[in-house]
Amino acid sequence: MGDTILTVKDLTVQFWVGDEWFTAVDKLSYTLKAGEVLAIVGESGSGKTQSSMSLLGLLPPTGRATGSANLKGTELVGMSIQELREIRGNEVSIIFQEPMTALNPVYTVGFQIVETLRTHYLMSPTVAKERAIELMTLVEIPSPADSFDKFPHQLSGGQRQRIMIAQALACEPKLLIADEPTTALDVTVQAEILKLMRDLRERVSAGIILITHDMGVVADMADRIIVMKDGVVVEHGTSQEIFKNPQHPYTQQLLAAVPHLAEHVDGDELSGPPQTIIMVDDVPVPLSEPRSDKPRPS
Ligand SMILES: Nc1ncnc2c1ncn2[C@@H]1O[C@H](COP(=O)(O)OP(=O)(O)OP(=O)(O)O)[C@@H](O)[C@H]1O
Repeated sequence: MGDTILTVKDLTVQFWVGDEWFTAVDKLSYTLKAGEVLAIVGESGSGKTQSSMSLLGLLPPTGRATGSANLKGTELVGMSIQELREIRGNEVSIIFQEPMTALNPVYTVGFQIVETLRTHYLMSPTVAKERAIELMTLVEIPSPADSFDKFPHQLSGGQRQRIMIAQALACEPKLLIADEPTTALDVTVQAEILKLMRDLRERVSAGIILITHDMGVVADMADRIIVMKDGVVVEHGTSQEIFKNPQHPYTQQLLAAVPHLAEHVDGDELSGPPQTIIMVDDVPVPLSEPRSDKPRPS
């Protein structure tokens, strides 16, 4: 694992509601290294998303962030909108849950990757196209040269998510924020996207913040875990520590919600992060299974 790229200290996010400030995230602190995956987990409303959106100035006008978030020497909290715009896409990329809303339906997926590249780099159209096809190959889009000219609706949900990941990687970000990257996908495709993200983390040196409510996803990806409840961190540790010996009752509850993980939590030792975490019809699907972006026949 590489150098520390992000140091967050006492990050607090508040919203003006009625006639007072409501604290959505209360004094969050963590560090992230290059190549590391930090999962921020918790149920809906716990503050996962806003804690990351605040890093990028993506809070609504009624929101404010205080504290510090230092990205490789640059303080993000308090930066102007213009400066933050530069950071987004250059230094930091985000993968959202629903690729159909993030991709523009009227342009081909290849064109959209090319545009991202050309916004950030001085590249001729030919070089940008070559690079876009390379990125599509990296995220394992079938026949990338042909898929380049397809529109988002002509691809499967899993393939669209792969395109979003390619676009997010286009500018070689230092920090990648993945907000529920697999939640909208069919369960089999989820496993494939997670496998892709695991492979990529070996190949790109970005630090990854993975936002999810799903401990199964966390088990499969994370090096370290922050568990949030009502805006506060209730537990923070390595994946091993938290899966083997969760301290907080809320963490135990989250783990117990994933049936096959519950066995490990209640009983015997867990040797290393579990590799098989996706369930189809209550049967664990090994993530090493051959990939297919098509839903399984039921
Ligand atoms: N614009 C807003 N105005 C007021 N409160 C907000 C606003 N946006 C979010 N909140 C509140 O901030 C808290 C944290 O929200 P956040 O979206 O970070 O939760 P989350 O853990 O990511 O949940 P989810 O998984 O549902 O997105 C919640 O209580 C939410 O209601």
